[in-house]
This record gives sequence, C-alpha cells and structure tokens, in this order.
Amino acid sequence: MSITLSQYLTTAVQNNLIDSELSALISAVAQLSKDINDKVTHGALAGVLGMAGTDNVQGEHQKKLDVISNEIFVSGVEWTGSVAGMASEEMDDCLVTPSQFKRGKYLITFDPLDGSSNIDINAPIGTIFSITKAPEGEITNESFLIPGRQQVAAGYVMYSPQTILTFSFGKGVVMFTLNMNTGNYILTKENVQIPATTEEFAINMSNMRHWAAPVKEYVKDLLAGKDGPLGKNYNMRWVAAMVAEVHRVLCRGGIFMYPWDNRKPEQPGKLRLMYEANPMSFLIEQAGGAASTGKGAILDLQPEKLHQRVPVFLGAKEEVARVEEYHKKF
Ligand SMILES: O=P(O)(O)OC[C@H]1O[C@](O)(COP(=O)(O)O)[C@@H](O)[C@@H]1O
Ligand SMILES: [Mg+2]
Ligand SMILES: [Mg+2]
Repeated sequence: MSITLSQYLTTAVQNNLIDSELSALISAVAQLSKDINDKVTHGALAGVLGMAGTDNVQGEHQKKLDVISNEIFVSGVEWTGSVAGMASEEMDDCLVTPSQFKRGKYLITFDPLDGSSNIDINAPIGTIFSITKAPEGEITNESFLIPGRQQVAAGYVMYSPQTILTFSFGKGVVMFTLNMNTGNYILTKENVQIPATTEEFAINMSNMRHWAAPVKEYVKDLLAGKDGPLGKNYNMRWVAAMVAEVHRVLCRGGIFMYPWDNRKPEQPGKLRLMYEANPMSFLIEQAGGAASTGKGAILDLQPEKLHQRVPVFLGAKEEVARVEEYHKKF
C-alpha cells in the first residue's frame, strides 16, 4: 500500500517524532514545490526561462526562475503559523513573518532554485531547505546563525525526470516521489544509507589549477586509478546542481566536492553554508555518510554570516576521512 506524505507526517506527529508545526511546515514546502515544479516543467511555455536582469546579494545574475521560485517559497510558508522568519539565497536580509500571520516557533532558510545554470538547458535543478528552532525575541539576520548540528529538519526537492522530495527530521532519510496525476507525494525510499566506500567522485575538474595542494594531490591520486596509491579505478560525474549530486550520492554512494579555490581567494568556497552545505550535510550524516570542510564536520561550524560560503566534501564516510587525511598531510 502506498503511503502519502500527509499520512507519513500524521504518523510522525502521533508518535511524537515531530510536532504539528513542523509537520505543517514540511507539508507547506511539499505543496509549494508543486508550484515550482509546474513552472519548471512548462519552461518556455510558462515564460520562466532566461535572465531576470537583477543580481542577488552575492553579485550573481539572477535567472527568472530564481526570483519566481523565491516568491513561491516565501508565500508558500509565511502563512503557516510555523515560522518566525525566513532567509534565502535570493534575499539580502532575512524576512520576518509579516504581522498579519501568526509567528511560529521555527526559522527556515532555503535555496529556492539550486543549479541555476541548468534551468535553460532542461537539466536537473532543485530546492533546498533547512529548519531550526527560532530564538526568543526579535528576529534578525543574527538569529539564523545556528550551527547545522541544531537543525530540526532539512531536505530538498529535485526537479528532473521524476520530482522527488527528500528530507530528514533527524530519524533517517526518506524520499517521496510526486505522482503527477494525483498531485500526491508517495513514499518511495526509507532508511537511505550511503555505502562507506566508493569508486565515484564529483568535482568541477576545470578548476583543478586553482585548487589548494591537498585537493590537487587527492584528485591526482583518484585519477591514477588502479596503478596509483589508492589502488582502484574511480568514475567521475558532474551535474552542476548540488541537489542532483547529493541525490546521486544518497542513491548509490560517491563523494561530492566543491573545495576552496584561488579564483576568488577571499571566498572560502562556492557553496553557501546556511542553505546548501548545512541542510545537505544533515541529510548525508543521517544516511550514514560524512560531510566535511576538509578540516572538520560542516555541521559543527559556528555560522558567522547569513550568506557565508564554505568548502564542501560530502558522501562516503571513508572517502571523506581520506580527504581530511590529505588536508593534514599537504
Ligand atoms: O558551475 P559550477 O562552478 O560547476 O558550480 C556548480 C555548483 O553551483 C551551484 O549551482 C550553486 O547553486 P545556485 O544555482 O543555487 O547558485 C551548485 O548547485 C553546484 O554544485
Ligand atoms: Mg544552490
Ligand atoms: Mg540557488
């Protein structure tokens, strides 16, 4: 018998695994993802392809779909009574829940549209979210600077041949597939586990000359295959959307990396801590994998800024440990 998302969440509330506010919030994210999915699947027909003509706070050119997805996300959660505030890749500052809506006990941060460069070529993209408890008092940007370890839930929606909602509230990782005929998310995978070892890696190789010594050495050894110090052949993938890379790692293992590089030496990496690295690291650890900056667990970082960036190495536990060893050696 197929289990719908609402049945799954109702059971979780009955078993005291989550409270009804968190259940309502995850439900709202699932609901709004169907609206984003609708725009994604209609592409040019919905007039959502191309550039928005604006930049976000990080100086990146926004695509129309970045902006539209952000609006859909905000209006999809602000009324729920579950959130005190939200923060997004596409908003300079946090948004406090407007006074006409009830203030809830959670904060939500999100990347409304991940993998923007894939939008116009009909390749995988997604939405990432992270939920933490809101502190008492006035909500400001600083209220969101909570270490990833304290997330109460995190997840993503991947828009691809299938639309899949993956999340965890700290009791393992579950995946739901959207039935486009009924509009229901149906449970399709439970207890997702990442094998501890792997023979598959993902990194943007075009940046090789810009990497620091430990990453250069490590990837050189991966490429040396069976004849090198690691003694096995590795395959490589690069989808250019973190959602799709993490989804692959959760489904069949592997290691995904976006390290620091010296193109913009002042930046610690490309990926953002609060709405990319933290939620994905939460899922990866919940699935038995590891997520590191190369020097320690991402989830243990004390965030300093809302749009902070961070180097990311995540996936198979033993492979991530190996990357940390290279960081000690080189
Ligand atoms: O284009 P690059 O440098 O390979 O970067 C790809 C990475 O950039 C991202 O697309 C950044 O996300 P946004 O599209 O949300 O800015 C990641 O999803 C992906 O891992
Ligand atoms: Mg992103
Ligand atoms: Mg984005």
